[in-house]
Amino acid sequence: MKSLKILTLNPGSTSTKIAVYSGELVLISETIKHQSEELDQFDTIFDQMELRKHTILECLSAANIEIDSLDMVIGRGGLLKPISSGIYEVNEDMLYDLVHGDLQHASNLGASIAHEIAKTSTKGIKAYIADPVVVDEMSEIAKLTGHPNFKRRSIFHALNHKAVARHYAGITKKPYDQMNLIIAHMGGGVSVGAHQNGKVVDVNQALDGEGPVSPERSGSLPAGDLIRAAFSGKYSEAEMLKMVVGHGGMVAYLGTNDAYKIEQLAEKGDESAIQFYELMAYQVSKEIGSLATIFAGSVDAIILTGGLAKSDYLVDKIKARVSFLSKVEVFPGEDEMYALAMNGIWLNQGILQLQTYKGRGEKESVNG
Ligand SMILES: Nc1ncnc2c1ncn2[C@@H]1O[C@H](COP(=O)(O)OP(=O)(O)OP(=O)(O)O)[C@@H](O)[C@H]1O
Ligand SMILES: CCCC(=O)O
Repeated sequence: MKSLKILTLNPGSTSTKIAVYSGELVLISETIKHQSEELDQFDTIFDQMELRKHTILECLSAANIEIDSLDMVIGRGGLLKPISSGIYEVNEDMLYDLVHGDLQHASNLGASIAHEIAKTSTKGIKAYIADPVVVDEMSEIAKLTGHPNFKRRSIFHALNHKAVARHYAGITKKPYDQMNLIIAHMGGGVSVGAHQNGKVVDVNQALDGEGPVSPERSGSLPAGDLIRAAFSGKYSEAEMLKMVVGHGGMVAYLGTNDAYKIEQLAEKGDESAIQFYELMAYQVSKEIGSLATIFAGSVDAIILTGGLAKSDYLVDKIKARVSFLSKVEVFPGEDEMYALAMNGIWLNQGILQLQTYKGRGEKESVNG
């Protein structure tokens, strides 16, 4: 049988990743970095669309890959309404909600660019998204907060969480839906999720909400102090939001989102760098420990993944704190492009059922 040829694309805050697969085999894989000056000229995420699409088309053309040779296009999904894990065909509701939603993130461009590219194929190929950041499998109790006006939202690195969980299930030959896993994705943002029998029943809102500190995000902040700062007259709304995501965490403490650079300083004895790594390890460990209560301590494995899981320095500090709970497995980096391609392959093989996104309309505001 002929292998499926799949274009996968992943617009991130500082880069656009593109890969073309023939079945599971990668034909091309590129990460195009966007300098902040390049992106700063645009007011909204959607204003970046032409630039990003052009970048992708140039990559395809440089590799002599015709759009007509593709069988499907799969983009990383964005901030849609909460949906189940799986693969979705891009539709009008989805395109509408991505433009009109209350939160913006570069991944909102994934569906639109995939759709635009698929449209130009004379073969009538389709565009899809898979496991977007809004995959919501949270238990009802996990969504409640201490005030009825505020509900917690499931926004996390669902694509990598699910891919790593299935990969681990494959290695251990134990079905994903029969395990209790705690997975910590540690990248530009950090999400720590409790996977109970194949569902992420609790996870910190990793975009601008809560959880451990990360290279560019503050994670949870003291609510009262945050409100007082917001009303102090010192900051605009945009500045306050930047404090939480973009200019929080390591950027706020040390002026960079490059954890690798900070780790090298820490290893040379730099006190501020050491303190920041201690803080990250402490907060990620504490999050893992708190999720262990969901399973009453019965955890099959704790899995560390994302770019920061390449750091033995950080991984060892976390292991030292959480190993008493369960074994700790490390899957450094992320392979979101491969995960996207696999979703397409599983769809084609009938292992996954195609889901339909139903949305449209203004999102309810997060809170209040
Ligand atoms: N070997 C390493 N040691 C320490 N830190 C590393 C190493 N390699 C990458 N990192 C750090 O990992 C972070 C980026 O991780 P990753 O690539 O998973 O994030 P991202 O894709 O930009 O964001 P996100 O995962 O939130 O979508 C950066 O801070 C980078 O410096
Ligand atoms: C959790 C939102 C997605 C991301 O940080 O990449």
